[in-house]
Amino acid sequence: GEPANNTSNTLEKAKQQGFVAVGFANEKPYAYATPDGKLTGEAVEVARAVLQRMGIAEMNGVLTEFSSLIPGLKAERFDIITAGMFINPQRSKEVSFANPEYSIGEALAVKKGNPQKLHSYKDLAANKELKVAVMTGAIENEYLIKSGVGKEQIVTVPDQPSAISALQAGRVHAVTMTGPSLQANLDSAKDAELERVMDFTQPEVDGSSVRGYGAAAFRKDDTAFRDAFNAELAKLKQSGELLEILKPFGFTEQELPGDMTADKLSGE
Ligand SMILES: CC1=N[C@H](C(=O)O)[C@@H](O)CN1
Repeated sequence: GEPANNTSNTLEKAKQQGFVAVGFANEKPYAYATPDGKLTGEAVEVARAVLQRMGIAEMNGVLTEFSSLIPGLKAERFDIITAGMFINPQRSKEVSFANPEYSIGEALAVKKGNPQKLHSYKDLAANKELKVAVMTGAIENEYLIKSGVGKEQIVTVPDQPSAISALQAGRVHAVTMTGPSLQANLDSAKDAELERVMDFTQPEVDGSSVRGYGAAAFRKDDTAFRDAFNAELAKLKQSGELLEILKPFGFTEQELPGDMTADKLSGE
């Protein structure tokens, strides 16, 4: 971890006030607002359970684009990112991740019948005429580049519904995001002209199949907050409560984070 820096009182302030502001990007099933305005999702409910055990009863959601989550945290627009963001070395230079709360794979959607016969990122790389839509700031950008997909093949969009729209309009041949998000977006699009590629091969980076591990993220000087969060999260893992929190959002035992840690994923 980072050297402790005790100049921050974010944790004490949150405890005193009984609430904390959290950043989210409206990505179902990780963190989203329901039609009646309630903040929920896998990452939100894990954080809610952890924070309540820490004596912080309420979370106020601050909606922002995915690519603005890290800048927004650093600018103190909110104090925790609860968006299921994957831990990686690059992001870990900017924020302090809690330990992972779930793990997940990637998915691809195409036009009905899969006209280009796309089953992997490598299939996209093999034909430079093909275009794929990805959310700005999302990890899939990196996976695509590492799979040999050209920068000019990647159409970045501000959010996932815009990626689906690009596919519907024929501006791209495919869209990619994590499996649960892709499913949620297809379910809400209700478009029989689109389909999820069921026989999709997970991308490989450095010779091994990638798997994303999502976690809450804190500012670098909020190590005490992060450590206290980790302590309660560990108890939820130990007791099996974590899985119970994840289940309503479609996650199973397969998606538990196991003994993976933020340190391992940060390249430390
Ligand atoms: C939950 C999530 N994970 C990936 C990421 O962290 O970049 C992206 O797929 C965006 N959303």
